[in-house]
Amino acid sequence: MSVEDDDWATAVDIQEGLTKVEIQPTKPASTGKNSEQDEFTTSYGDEQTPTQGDQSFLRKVLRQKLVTTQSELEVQQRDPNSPLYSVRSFEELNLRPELLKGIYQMGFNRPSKIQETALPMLVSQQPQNLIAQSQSGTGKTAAFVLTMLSRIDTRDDTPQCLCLSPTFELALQTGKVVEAMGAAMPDLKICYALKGIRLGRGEKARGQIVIGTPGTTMDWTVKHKSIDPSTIKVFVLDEADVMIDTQGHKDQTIRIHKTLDKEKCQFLFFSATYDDEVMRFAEKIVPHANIIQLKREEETLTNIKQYQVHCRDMDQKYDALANIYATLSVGQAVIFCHTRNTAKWLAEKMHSDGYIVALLSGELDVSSRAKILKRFREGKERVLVTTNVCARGIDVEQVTLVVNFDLPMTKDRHADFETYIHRIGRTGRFGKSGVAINFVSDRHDEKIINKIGDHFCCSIPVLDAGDYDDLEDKLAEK
Ligand SMILES: Nc1ncnc2c1ncn2[C@@H]1O[C@H](COP(=O)(O)OP(=O)(O)OP(=O)(O)O)[C@@H](O)[C@H]1O
Repeated sequence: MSVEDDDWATAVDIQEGLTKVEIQPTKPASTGKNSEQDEFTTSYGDEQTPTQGDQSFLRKVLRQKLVTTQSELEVQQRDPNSPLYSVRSFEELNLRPELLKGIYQMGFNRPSKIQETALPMLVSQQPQNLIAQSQSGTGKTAAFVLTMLSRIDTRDDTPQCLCLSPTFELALQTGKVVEAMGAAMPDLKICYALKGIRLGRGEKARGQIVIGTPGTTMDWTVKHKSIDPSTIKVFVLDEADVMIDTQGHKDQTIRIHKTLDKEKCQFLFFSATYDDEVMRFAEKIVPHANIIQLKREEETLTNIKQYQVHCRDMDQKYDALANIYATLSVGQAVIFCHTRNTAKWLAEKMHSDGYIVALLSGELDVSSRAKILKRFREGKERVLVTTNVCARGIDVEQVTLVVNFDLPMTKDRHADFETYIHRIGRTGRFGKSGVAINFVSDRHDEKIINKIGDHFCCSIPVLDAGDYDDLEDKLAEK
């Protein structure tokens, strides 16, 4: 990885250190106020699932472990060690009544730790900049959406907030959160700056909140001048680390960042992961940033149980997957493959063996991808086979199981720690229990999984996919 900073506005001190958790008192940044059915899906019921042996016990164990009740959530929100812990209420934030209404309508009773820590400074009269890290599924999106909604003036539909997401799917998902939270704000208008959405020549973007991917947003802001950067009060970089670390995204984000008024605009960077270099770089480009950073050992969530399953080859991987699939009587699963080809092969093989699976990979056009994800969200398929395109941010509450069919690796075949955290974070959303299973098929995989365990200071015990008694014991461990 390399992060060059030449192009960026700089000038704040770089703070060294890997595991700081700090909020710095800072200078305010601003003084302002069917036919759709996927080719790999069939109607194929549970009863027909080709299982071997008696898996009812495993089903029971998974069901017991994976269902989290509202009262369990309440307990976690009162546990100071939980990322969901909170002593505050949303009322204390002095939000507009219609925004508070939206939050309660979404079923949010109290803020999570990241929300309770970040929101007072984010929505204060003197908005402050923030670089924030919090574990997957702990409410970061809700935090920055609430901030944007608290800052807009709905009497006017000129763009006032700009939110960048790394993928089309994530941008749409964030838009849905804006819609839900802003449901009681009648004149709220969202504008999507996404591939395929075109503005006429000279046409201005209309909507207080613009959500987009970096390429289209850059075109609209820099090339076509459809967005006036001087009216932007809040700039959000979701999944900030990947936006900074991926060359194409980075260049486009830089060009948008350059147009924004560093004195008037509030800058918010959010992610579940930041490697050291990316964090240092983020600190340089966000003026007077407050920083919330996790310790390494805090990055993995204890409510996601992680295991490794040893398989000799692809056939064994496939058999293990079939056994695991058979246990999935509740919830949904996401299976991650390294390449589009493997994902396609796996989905086709599962499909021809009669499983209900959906395939989502980057080779599909964005509208097909959105349709597939919508179907999965609606529970039409219980298994989604995918690549890293779905590793980040996607929030599907019922996902109880993540399988790393291939371990996450960088191009030079090193362990990809950040992708690991994001992939397994598709389960265990907001305090729910989840299971992540890693397939390990050779010595190199063994090294990778050991490095992942060491990096996050957690153990990833071996699970024999055929040994259900063993699984019972392991899942029962607290
Ligand atoms: N205060 C809250 N009370 C109850 N549920 C909440 C609260 N905040 C967020 N949620 C819910 O928790 C889930 C995860 O939240 P969100 O998507 O904001 O997490 P995230 O930290 O952005 O995740 P990721 O790192 O994967 O992007 C969502 O379904 C959201 O609706």
